[in-house]
Amino acid sequence: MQPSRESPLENVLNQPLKRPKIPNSGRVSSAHPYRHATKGPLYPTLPSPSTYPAILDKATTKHLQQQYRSSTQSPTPDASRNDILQLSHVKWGLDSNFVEGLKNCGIEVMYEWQAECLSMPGLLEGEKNLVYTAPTSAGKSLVAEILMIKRVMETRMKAIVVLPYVAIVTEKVKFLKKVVEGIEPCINVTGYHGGAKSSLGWKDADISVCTIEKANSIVNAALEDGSIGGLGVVVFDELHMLEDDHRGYILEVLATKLLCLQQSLQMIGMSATLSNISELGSWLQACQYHSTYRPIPLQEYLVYENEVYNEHNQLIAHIPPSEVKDLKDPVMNAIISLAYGCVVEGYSALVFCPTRDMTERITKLLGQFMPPADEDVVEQRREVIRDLAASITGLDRILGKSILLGVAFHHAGLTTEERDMVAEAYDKGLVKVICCTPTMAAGVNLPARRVIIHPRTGRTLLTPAMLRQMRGRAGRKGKDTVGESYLCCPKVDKDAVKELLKAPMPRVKSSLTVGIQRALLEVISTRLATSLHSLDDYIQCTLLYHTSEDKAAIAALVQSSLTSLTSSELIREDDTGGFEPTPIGIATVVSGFGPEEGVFLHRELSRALMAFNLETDMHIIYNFTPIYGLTEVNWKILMNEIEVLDESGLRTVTFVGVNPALVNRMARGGTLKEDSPENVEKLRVHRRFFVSLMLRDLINEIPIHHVANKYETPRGFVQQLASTCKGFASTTGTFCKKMGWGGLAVLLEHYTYRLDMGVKDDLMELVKLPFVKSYTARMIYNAGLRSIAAVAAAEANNLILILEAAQPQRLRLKIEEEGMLRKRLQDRAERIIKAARRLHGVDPSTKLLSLKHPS
Ligand SMILES: Nc1ncnc2c1ncn2[C@@H]1O[C@H](COP(=O)(O)OP(=O)(O)OP(=O)(O)O)[C@@H](O)[C@H]1O
Repeated sequence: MQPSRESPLENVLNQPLKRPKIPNSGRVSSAHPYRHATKGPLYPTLPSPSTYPAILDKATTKHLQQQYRSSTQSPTPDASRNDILQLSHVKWGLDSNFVEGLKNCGIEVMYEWQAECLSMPGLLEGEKNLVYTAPTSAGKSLVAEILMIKRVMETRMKAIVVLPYVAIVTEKVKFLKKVVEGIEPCINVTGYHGGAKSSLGWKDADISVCTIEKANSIVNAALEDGSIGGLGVVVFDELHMLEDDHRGYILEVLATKLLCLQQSLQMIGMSATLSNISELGSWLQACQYHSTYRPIPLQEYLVYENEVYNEHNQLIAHIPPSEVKDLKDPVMNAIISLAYGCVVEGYSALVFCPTRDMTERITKLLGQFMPPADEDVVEQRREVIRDLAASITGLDRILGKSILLGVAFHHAGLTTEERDMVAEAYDKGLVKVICCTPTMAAGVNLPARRVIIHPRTGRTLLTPAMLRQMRGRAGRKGKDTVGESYLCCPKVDKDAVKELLKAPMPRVKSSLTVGIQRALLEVISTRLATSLHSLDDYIQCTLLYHTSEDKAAIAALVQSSLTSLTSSELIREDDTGGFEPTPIGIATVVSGFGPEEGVFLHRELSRALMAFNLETDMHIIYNFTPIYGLTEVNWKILMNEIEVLDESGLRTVTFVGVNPALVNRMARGGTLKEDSPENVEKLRVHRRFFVSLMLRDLINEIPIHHVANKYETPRGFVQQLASTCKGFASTTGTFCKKMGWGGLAVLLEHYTYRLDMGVKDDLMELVKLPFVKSYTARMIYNAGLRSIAAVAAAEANNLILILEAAQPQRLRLKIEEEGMLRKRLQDRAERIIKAARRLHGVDPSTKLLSLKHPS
């Protein structure tokens, strides 16, 4: 049965715009929530010192106004004053098309610090590495981009840009493509991350923009096949990620491998939060540069108990308390007041919240107070809502309602598509406030005049580096001309937050101790170092070795890691007393897994090879369910699902090692501690099986939001699962091929495609057509056009009707829009039929049947 679609869109679009709730509103005619509470200014916020409430004495006000004026004077360099800042200056030796590309992105002249940094000896020649730090939004990327693109153009060697998050990879690819647009011969920029599908291998791309893991895999593969010699420059953006608990060691493993290469390779690392630049610079054998320049200075404030303090700890304003019940809490009152004040001044704000739940709560609350917008803005917001409704997950009710009012939330519970749409609407000024979790802080370039920060992430206090990244989102050059940051804390946190504000940036430390086995396995497997002597040399190139006092402890760690890798059969001793990789070791490294993952996967796949259940999809789906990033099991749901499995399903349960008795026990409140390797593995198998049930449903065309509801899991996780799963299936395919398990690899490839399309076997043919995704394919199939041949012979009118029926927003469009929609569908129908004819071997130019739209 076809699952029904939820369509709250109609309700959302048709509802009258809700105006603020005003308590005791009998006497208050304005929509403003605070007016009744104070005789002060209409806006209880601080858009600029000149509009501060008159609680300040004249002298302080004058002082603040002067301070404000001097901080907002445009600091953009005046090129006429200094020729050398011109990008076209002969000193930089930049191609005119490159200069033009930068101009198209709003960059015409360098800042002085950028020019000074680039002038350090050996940099423009590609002879020296560089580590540098400058405040957020200081324009760090330009320095790296000039060095990288210049080198790619001059040497035709390849470049890799390493970034921490997928969203920044996507943004960077877009930016770089625009910059290199006019360059001849053309420079190919390609993005690589877990879920991305790219037809280009890194050898075909001139600039590969990658997540940390992808960059490491690319370098491993290039070491293995000998193509590493073509790599000329590597940029590490957000270098402070080195100390990330989960992924930092991969960055260190990658950089250390590159340091060991005997080739001319320029490494460039930067971050806004590096305090030990000299330590990192000497590790990377790089010249170092430190700037404190920020083109748009930040005004920073601390708010508690409705009082606003400036960075000198002077009380500068008072936010009137509110009578609104939800705003009794001073933190909430401050957040809403400040966001509201920013919007009524015509600017945009970001609100950083500690939890996902809080982002939604503040969004809902703020929505009640948003000022009315012009009708054309409201109409454009409706358009965004329609796009969201047409996405595979359908429309989130809170998001739909709040976007109409100009507010939205943004957290990992949303799908990537939803997050992109929200960010785009904000960038265009349609959404004026985004309430987000701290994940939005890294690297994004959005127009925020004001960032409003709650000082916690989850239950813990922000770190100084996180706080700096969040503040750094305000006042970005090219996006806004002023930046303000307000840290709003409860009174109990006041002292801790004051300490946080004073705290120096901590030293960026190595986190390699957790990943030393992986580091050793990778160099042995790629044969970068195999003898004890060369392994020793390699370890000496790590940041860990470079910064540790206790070298003996490192030697002991290396020794125990080699023993552990040997007993896991990932490496073995060779005849010379050194080490060589085993097939499992090679398969693990080539497919980008860590040692422990490789061993687990090998055990799981070996078991599957001995007893594989192909009666249904269940067993194969289990085998391409990722082994990392799994959710906790909801044992009750798992128990219920196992209860309704048929015999073949139950056989799969046994084959994969799921124990129904254990599941029942856990569902009734039992416990299973991860206190032994057996229990750890047991839990992992059950988690994997639980997640594989979600994937089974996705493959069976159940929409993402239904799957999320059924397993009580955030939608974002389910969508993320579909994309990580594609990446995982393809890397597992590589693992199988390396192990010589070709049959299993073929099966995985087939299912990767099905998962990609989100369809059952019967639709595999139809989804090859343009514009035909799972839901539309099912509609076409159900209407009797079950093959490409049938579509090739179809009447265009019939297909238009089917496409129309497949539009989720069809019924809600206004009459004149329907005219536009039909035109679009007519065009699509034509293109689908032409494509079907081409695929079926019929002349696509044959006249299409009755294209006049049916009345
Ligand atoms: N010389 C320049 N002239 C004008 N705009 C510039 C210049 N250099 C950089 N910019 C612009 O400033 C903005 C911020 O630059 P960038 O993203 O490089 O900041 P960043 O230092 O990397 O900050 P963060 O650490 O927060 O990511 C971008 O929009 C960029 O295009």
